[in-house]
Amino acid sequence: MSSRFSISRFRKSLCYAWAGLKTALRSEQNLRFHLIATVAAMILSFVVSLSRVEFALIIICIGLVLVAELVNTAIEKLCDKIAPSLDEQIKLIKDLSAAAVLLAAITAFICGLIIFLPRIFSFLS
Ligand SMILES: Nc1ncnc2c1ncn2[C@@H]1O[C@H](COP(=O)(O)OP(=O)(O)OP(=O)(O)O)[C@@H](O)[C@H]1O
Repeated sequence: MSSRFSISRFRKSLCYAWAGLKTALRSEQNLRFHLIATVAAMILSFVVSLSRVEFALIIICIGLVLVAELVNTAIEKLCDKIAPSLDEQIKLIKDLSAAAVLLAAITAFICGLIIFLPRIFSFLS
């Protein structure tokens, strides 16, 4: 494969990634939940007027959770393909992958509390 940059190859890669995102959104309930939480966080960010740095941190947290969820979905699909029946190793892999999502979500939740709570209090007072 050529190492030179090609616009058409880059465009194809974007199309594949977009198709993956659409498929995941259609089939993964957790991802849809995270997307709704993303929209809510965006709206709240504008309502309480976050600073640029605070807003950037919220975007990083959202990205962290969505990326973790997508990688978890990919790992689950791969596991189901290579080992459709019950298997101890597959259980461990899936549990680890789910733990990564949980950790990302807890991190984002704590950051959200640290950033939003003082803003919400001063907005309400
Ligand atoms: N082939 C398997 N062998 C052993 N344990 C499994 C296997 N598949 C799933 N499990 C166990 O069931 C849990 C849930 O797996 P599953 O693939 O249903 O994920 P999920 O989080 O419910 O995903 P989704 O709701 O997106 O399908 C895993 O974390 C694992 O503990």
